[in-house]
Amino acid sequence: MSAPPPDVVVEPDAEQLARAVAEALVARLAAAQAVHGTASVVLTGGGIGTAVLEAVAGLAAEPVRETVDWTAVHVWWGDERFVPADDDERNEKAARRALLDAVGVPAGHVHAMPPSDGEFAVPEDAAAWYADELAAAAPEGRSLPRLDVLLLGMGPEGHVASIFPDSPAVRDERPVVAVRDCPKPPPTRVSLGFPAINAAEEVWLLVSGEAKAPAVAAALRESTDPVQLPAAGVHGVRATRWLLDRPAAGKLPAPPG
Ligand SMILES: O=C(O)[C@H](O)[C@@H](O)[C@H](O)[C@H](O)COP(=O)(O)O
Repeated sequence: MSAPPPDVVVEPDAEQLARAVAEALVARLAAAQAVHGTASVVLTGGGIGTAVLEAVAGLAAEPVRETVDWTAVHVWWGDERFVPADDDERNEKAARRALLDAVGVPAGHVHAMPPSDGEFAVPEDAAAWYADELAAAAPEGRSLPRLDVLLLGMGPEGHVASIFPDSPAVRDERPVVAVRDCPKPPPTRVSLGFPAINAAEEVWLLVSGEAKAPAVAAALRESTDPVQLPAAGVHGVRATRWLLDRPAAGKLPAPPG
């Protein structure tokens, strides 16, 4: 089945983007729970990714808006920095602070990627372990669980998760990869690879700011090579959504008519 064409949503600014994505995320997780009893979300780090989690926490604090049963949500990560557990660079730490601790996702549902001061001395072993964790949550005969929404930020050169342009990860066919010598610090990371990202039901790319506008426009052109611009290579099975603020959308072609 080929992925449906991406849809593009443009909000006026980063704050309204975070709020709109938060509302859409809560609605999507609630809908998944209505069908399956549980929901799963794959988180991203980065400024807009964390702002979305803070906005979700704000919604969850409003009783009438509480539509998600957070005790029945599984949380995964698209990438993580291979640094000590308590390092402020950890995406996990930011997500716990922004949302997870406040809404009470059960500890066993928070599937963090391993830190560098835990069980694994090297990111290759951490990546292999995370692939096993995903497989353990998968239905029989599959290697990945149902991932309802997978959130991604994007760098100005088009990296997504920790898949950087023209790096080994961009050509790696494993679901989870170790990343070394990353061009953006910290240099050592663990990341989902394209096969896992592209198996998610919905992939949402959250992009804010003028600096990202050329990469957004390039990623949405069919001719763009994902090796050079990894964001061009991601899609959800059921939907791919580009959720932008107006500056990030600034270089998209004007809609016809
Ligand atoms: O791992 C990293 O180095 C960053 O977290 C990165 O992947 C981030 O998600 C994007 O660069 C978008 O970040 P912003 O939303 O902050 O621009």
